Amino acid sequence: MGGTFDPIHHGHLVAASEVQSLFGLDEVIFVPTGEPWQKADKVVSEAEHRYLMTVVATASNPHFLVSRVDVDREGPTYTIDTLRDLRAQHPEDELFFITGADALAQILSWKDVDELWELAHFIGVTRPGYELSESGLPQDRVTLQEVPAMAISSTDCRDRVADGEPVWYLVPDGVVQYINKHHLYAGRSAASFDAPSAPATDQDEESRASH
Ligand SMILES: Nc1ncnc2c1ncn2[C@@H]1O[C@H](COP(=O)(O)OP(=O)(O)OP(=O)(O)O)[C@@H](O)[C@H]1O
Ligand SMILES: O=C(O)c1ccc[n+]([C@@H]2O[C@H](COP(=O)([O-])O)[C@@H](O)[C@H]2O)c1
Repeated sequence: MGGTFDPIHHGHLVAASEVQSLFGLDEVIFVPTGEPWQKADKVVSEAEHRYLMTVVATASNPHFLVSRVDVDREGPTYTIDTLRDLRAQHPEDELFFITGADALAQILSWKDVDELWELAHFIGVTRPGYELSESGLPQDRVTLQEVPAMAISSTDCRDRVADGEPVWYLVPDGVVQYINKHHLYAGRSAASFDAPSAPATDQDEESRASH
């Protein structure tokens, strides 16, 4: 399951758990993005923070792992590279790529989309507020799956922290504590997400928090 995970929340975790169980997957590998190019107009937290929050959130589940392939690769993150790297690491395994309804709706805009279908089977999961559709997608390479509805988004979690509202029970406890410890999202307003020039750093966060 690829994602920006800024922060990882229970919508991600419930979807992954449900697909793991229903499809009998040995492992779900969470792959935080390095540079999510389709979010270039947003402030995105440092990859290392997003990676560590994902580790904290998944540590207790024996089926969940986290991969650094996208965090460690320089440049924009493309799923074609993610899947090639995972294929090289797991040559004997069948790969599935879990994606929410909103991301699935954008998939035709992804790099080298025609080659993606050969590298993994895509599982599109339901997400409140988005229509889940396989229209225009190869039906033998995509499966749609209903999962428990969790009306949670990372955007809403960031905005809540910025507004001083709680994110308890929207994200795992350890992620709440990680956000507090590193002062992530503090001092941001929804408007401040527009047109940044570079990914945010700890220093940026502290500087924003002090204003
Ligand atoms: N509540 C949810 N239910 C099901 N799938 C979800 C949910 N939230 C995110 N996903 C899926 O998880 C993957 C990673 O999502 P991402 O990390 O971008 O989270 P997000 O909540 O959509 O973030 P943002 O609000 O910053 O865009 C995507 O495929 C997305 O569709
Ligand atoms: O390959 C692409 O061009 C591409 C474009 C946008 C998103 N993705 C992938 O889709 C997943 C969810 O991305 P996001 O931006 O919704 O967090 C994540 O694994 C991204 O790398 C991939």
